[in-house]
Amino acid sequence: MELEPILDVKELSISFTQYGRGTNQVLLPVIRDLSLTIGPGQVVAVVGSSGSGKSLLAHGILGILPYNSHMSGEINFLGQPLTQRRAEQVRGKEMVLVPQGVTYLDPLMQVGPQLRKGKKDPQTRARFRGVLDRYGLGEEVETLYPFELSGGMARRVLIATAAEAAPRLVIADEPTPGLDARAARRVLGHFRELAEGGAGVLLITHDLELALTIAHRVTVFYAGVTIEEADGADFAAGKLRHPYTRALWNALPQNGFVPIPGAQPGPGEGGEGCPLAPRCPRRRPECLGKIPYRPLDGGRVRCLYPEGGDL
Ligand SMILES: Nc1ncnc2c1ncn2[C@@H]1O[C@H](COP(=O)(O)OP(=O)(O)OP(=O)(O)O)[C@@H](O)[C@H]1O
Ligand code: NI
Repeated sequence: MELEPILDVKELSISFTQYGRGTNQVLLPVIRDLSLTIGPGQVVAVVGSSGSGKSLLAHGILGILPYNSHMSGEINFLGQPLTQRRAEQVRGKEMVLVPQGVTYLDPLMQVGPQLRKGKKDPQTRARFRGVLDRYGLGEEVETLYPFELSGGMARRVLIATAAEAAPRLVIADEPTPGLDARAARRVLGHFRELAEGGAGVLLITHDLELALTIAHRVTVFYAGVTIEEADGADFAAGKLRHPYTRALWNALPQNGFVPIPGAQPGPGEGGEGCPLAPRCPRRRPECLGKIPYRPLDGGRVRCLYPEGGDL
């Protein structure tokens, strides 16, 4: 029997209202038709380049989008619709964010008191000591201010804060930039441990290579659209479906840094067709129309002429 998913997102779209001249309002679509599922114990990576809408996805799930945004589609969390109200209730408890910037830490407060939120009783102290210990953060760390932490330590403080809530879903927004390879692997290892403990982990990153070191499933995101879902193992096995996923893979150092010409369209640019069409070697005229996200070979793809499909 399949386990009930922890998070199930169906056809999520997010757009912004922008005010033009006078009273003109423009609706700027940023995320379109995004779907993904995370089961217990699973690490699902969402991989996309800068500006593709990754942080917005995280904020949409957590219910912390800015006031000028609109969200449509379906989000289920632990089998029930995740309304704004429920998101507020589960946030910081069953569902936690490990934020993109370490600026989320209060710069004027020592780490220990900050984590304990001012509580001083021995039980709370012991509980946090235990969690920090698990992340290799010694007692002296509690007396440090955020600016005294290394990048890797700051990340681990954020993870420790998240783990302390014993969450069912951990959303990690770009957790490794600025870290050297060893620190990055260590941080990712901690996310894998959280999954091994039964949580679902949504790992949001631009770094496909790092994502593949821990992700069971990978969802590839391009210009606000999910274009492929694959098993982590599909990449090394050469079993890719969408031409953009292929391009991402070919652009990795070990595969020769092969770039594709052109740039990703920005929000609101391009129609409802495949956002890669202007850059795609396999494009045909019909690629400019709406393209379904469909199952293919154990994954999903949003392409009319995928690799491994029938041409
Ligand atoms: N409040 C807003 N109003 C209008 N547009 C916005 C707003 N917030 C974000 N955007 C736009 O949405 C797009 C996606 O932003 P987002 O931060 O989700 O990207 P990202 O994939 O997380 O990028 P990065 O890798 O740089 O963190 C960007 O092009 C951004 O300009
Ligand atoms: Ni981001």
